[in-house]
Amino acid sequence: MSLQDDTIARLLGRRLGPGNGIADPQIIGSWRRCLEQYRLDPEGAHPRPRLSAGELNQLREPFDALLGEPGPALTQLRRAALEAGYHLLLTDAQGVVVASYQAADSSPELARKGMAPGSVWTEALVGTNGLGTCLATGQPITVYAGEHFDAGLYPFSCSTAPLFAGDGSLLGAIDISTYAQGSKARQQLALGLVQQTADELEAQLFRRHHADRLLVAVSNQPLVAATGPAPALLALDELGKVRGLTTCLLRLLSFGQRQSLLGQSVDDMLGVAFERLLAASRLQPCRLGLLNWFAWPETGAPAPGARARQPLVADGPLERAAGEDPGLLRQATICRRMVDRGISILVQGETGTGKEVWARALHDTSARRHQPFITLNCAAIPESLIESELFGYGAGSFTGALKGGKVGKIAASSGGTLFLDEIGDMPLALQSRLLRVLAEQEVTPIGQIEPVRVELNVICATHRELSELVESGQFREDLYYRISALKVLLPPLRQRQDKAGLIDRLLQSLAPAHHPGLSPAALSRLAEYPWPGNIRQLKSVLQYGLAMADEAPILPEHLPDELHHGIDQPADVSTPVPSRLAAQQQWQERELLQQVLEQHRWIITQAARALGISRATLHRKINKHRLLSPNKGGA
Ligand SMILES: Nc1ncnc2c1ncn2[C@@H]1O[C@H](COP(=O)(O)OP(=O)(O)OP(=O)(O)O)[C@@H](O)[C@H]1O
Repeated sequence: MSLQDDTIARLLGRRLGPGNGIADPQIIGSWRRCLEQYRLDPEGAHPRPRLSAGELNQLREPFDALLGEPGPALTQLRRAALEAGYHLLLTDAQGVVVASYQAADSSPELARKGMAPGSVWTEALVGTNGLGTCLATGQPITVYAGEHFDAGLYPFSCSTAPLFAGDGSLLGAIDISTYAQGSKARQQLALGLVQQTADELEAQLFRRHHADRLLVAVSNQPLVAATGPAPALLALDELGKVRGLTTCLLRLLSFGQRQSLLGQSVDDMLGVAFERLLAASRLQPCRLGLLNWFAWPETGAPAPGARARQPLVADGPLERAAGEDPGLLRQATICRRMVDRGISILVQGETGTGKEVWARALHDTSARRHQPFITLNCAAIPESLIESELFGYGAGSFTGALKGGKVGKIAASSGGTLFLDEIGDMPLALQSRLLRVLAEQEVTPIGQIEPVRVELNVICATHRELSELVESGQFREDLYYRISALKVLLPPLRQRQDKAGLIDRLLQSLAPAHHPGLSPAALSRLAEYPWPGNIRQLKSVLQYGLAMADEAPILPEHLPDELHHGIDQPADVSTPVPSRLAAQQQWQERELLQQVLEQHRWIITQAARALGISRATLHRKINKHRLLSPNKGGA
């Protein structure tokens, strides 16, 4: 310790009084910077400038992802801090407060002391302080009472942790401050809490930044990475090279500088072959997924004979479609295993249960996800057009054909995925042709002789019971077996176990961020309703409710009339009663309209032609069903 450090330590000892141990070297280092580098006077006044609202708005942008939709980490810290009388601050890397949350009973003095958004807390301006010193060192710190350089800050204790962006750069700092009471040691808990939150926020940004990489969650305790928020993360590219790692992981494995680790192979870093990681995770390279890996912090190297734990694949497109429904999550796991193994998948479920969403999720999970995903709804277009849509035709093949010919959906989807919705509605003659295409992997456009080679992956969906259609001779048995090696059954909405969560997620995606949501009475009405139109119906009911309620919470009276009938019916009825049958027919018409309108991007002329009705009739039906165009917010 230099003479200067010794003097500072003694000064701090006097300021802090007995019971506060030996002066913290981090604090001494900061004081030295204040005296030597910034030439601050401990007895002087240290102005705290404040940025204008306009300047602040620009600085807030990188925090939008965290503040716009605060995740559980920030929400929990906020709640815990405010309940315990702390003031929570978030600054950018330059020490400018971008968000400030004050406990209702916290001192107005704290606000005057520069807690308001726009206040600047650099060490160079204010001297040793939680935020400024944390940002200067990149280390978590508690600055307690007299450790503050500025005498005006003596009454306070500030615990601060640095916050890193998804690419590992310093984004800012997060701080909780309160009155200094008792001893500094009592602030350990606050520092731990703030550090944990910073880790979780970093993990949130890291996942977003490395959205298309293989993420490995590392833990030194089996199962922790699988169940917890998994802040110790490693991002690998398709060759198994390290492209990013979180601060929590650096700490866990006692690694040094992040920069020097980037580009290393995972083998060098964790002592595990990339192929083994992939085999353990059953993931393809560059697939977003989360693999739980058990690591050994003492040496930074894995123990001999290290074995991968059970993989955890979380938050992929299939899991998002499955929500929190246990049965669907099980099906998601099975689908993930099958999707790249040439196993044909048939998605079944009532109308509006999300068959197309599931098919899209299958495609997005597959190795073909960068190739086209082409859909054909066999029920939505006239039988006579299915053939040309599917197989395409050569130039001048028939009257009414496009001059230059048309590429069929089969050829267009080659290399990617062809999604055949409502396959049960495919005419028998075309079923035979489709079967040939699937078997031979080549297609002959109408009017052509030469077949075109295709690399075809077909996912089919139906709301009908195909085996019954086979029995009644309406569907070819051989095609049925060819397209349904794996059957996925999507439950009707009334049977989903995550109905409340689904309502919440849909509302979040449809409503503006500040919308107050549903009243409890409206929510229970939604929960009780049998939903013949399933998720599609739920979605349009929510859109309708939002439009009716405007900025206010959605009340039962904001819900469409259908929601007020049939509520007395039990929620899970398999035999429809007549009134429900009528409602079902209405909903089927509504769904068909919605689907065709969406397909034709709400171009009325095209949609009316596809439906075989006049534009005026279509307009009447749109009004009757109160269909809302996504562009106009109303039809
Ligand atoms: N898991 C989900 N989360 C959120 N929205 C969903 C989900 N599944 C379906 N939806 C929404 O519900 C509507 C209907 O979905 P989709 O078209 O996939 O159903 P479908 O079963 O294919 O319907 P149909 O049988 O009429 O073709 C769409 O607007 C879709 O965005």
